[in-house]
Amino acid sequence: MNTIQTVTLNPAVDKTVTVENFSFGELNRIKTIRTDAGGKGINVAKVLQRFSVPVKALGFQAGHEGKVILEKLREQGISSYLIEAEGETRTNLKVVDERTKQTTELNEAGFSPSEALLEEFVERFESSLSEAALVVLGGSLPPGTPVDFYRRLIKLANRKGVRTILDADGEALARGIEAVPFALKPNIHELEALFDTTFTTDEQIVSAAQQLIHKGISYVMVSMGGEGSILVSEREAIRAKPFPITPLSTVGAGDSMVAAMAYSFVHGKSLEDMARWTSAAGTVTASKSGTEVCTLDEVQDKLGLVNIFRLTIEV
Ligand SMILES: Nc1ncnc2c1ncn2[C@@H]1O[C@H](COP(=O)(O)OP(=O)(O)OP(=O)(O)O)[C@@H](O)[C@H]1O
Ligand SMILES: O=P(O)(O)OC[C@@]1(O)O[C@H](CO)[C@@H](O)[C@@H]1O
Repeated sequence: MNTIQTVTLNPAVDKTVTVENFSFGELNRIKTIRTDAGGKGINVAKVLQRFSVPVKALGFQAGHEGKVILEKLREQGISSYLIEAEGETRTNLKVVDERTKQTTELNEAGFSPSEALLEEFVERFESSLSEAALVVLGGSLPPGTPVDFYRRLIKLANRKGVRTILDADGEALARGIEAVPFALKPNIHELEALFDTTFTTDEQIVSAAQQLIHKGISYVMVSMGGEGSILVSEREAIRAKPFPITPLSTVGAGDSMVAAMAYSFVHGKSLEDMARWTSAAGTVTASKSGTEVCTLDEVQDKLGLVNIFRLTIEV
């Protein structure tokens, strides 16, 4: 079986701290600390490894924290090819309020890979496409990276007939869409920013997803935190409502959905099954601390608890 390749150009060490009752502008005492290898593509690779899917994490790393990430990936048996850049890998601080169960994220900008390293990455990416079943591109671009970088990578994958899933925001997302990825996973805020509007109904979200599908994208999955998700293809739209959990940290929940989406594609699942798998994966991860992700057993166990509704679609 060919591998699923994930691209994380701007990885991070995620430092998750819990506080009892976060007070803005006051002294907050930290109760617990944990660190995980993070960055969207890396989180997707962590889930796929747990799902026993052959996966390789591509991207960059830098400095001492880059070594920490490599070591954590090695411990989890995840194969990686992270080119070493100058500078230091960012540490992203995630503050979990135990009272409200809310997670506040403070993400650093990260190192800047040189133009030569970006070209080295493109070459490596292109040559690895021959053994790729699918490519997942996720997260912010490191400072100084051309905003059309995802667009360039998606074009290369399309030329070789390799399917891509894009999970980015802002300009990188907008430009990436121009290359027509196979699938997109925006969260509701990213979708609203893309359309420069606020959505108040499921119908409006489906209609926005359909506009993307009319550009040639095959699947659009919109995640909405505790409200669940909407999965849209050319002919179907499915709403998934998550089962109740006590969220411990929602970081990586969206990435777990992306991993389950990739898993569903390579296993040829129906849209309804994909909606169950992606929702269960995101929800299980949201019930775990730090950037810890779901396992295959946990997800399989919860599939039946996901509420699925069909939404009408104008074909
Ligand atoms: N509070 C919650 N209760 C139940 N499920 C949740 C909750 N928060 C998130 N989830 C699950 O996780 C999925 C993804 O959440 P969300 O929309 O926050 O992703 P995201 O913004 O892409 O996250 P990230 O970028 O941190 O990975 C949701 O569709 C839902 O299934
Ligand atoms: O700053 P970006 O690249 O947009 O997002 C990075 C990040 O918040 O995304 C992951 C969760 O999805 C975390 O592991 C990581 O810290």
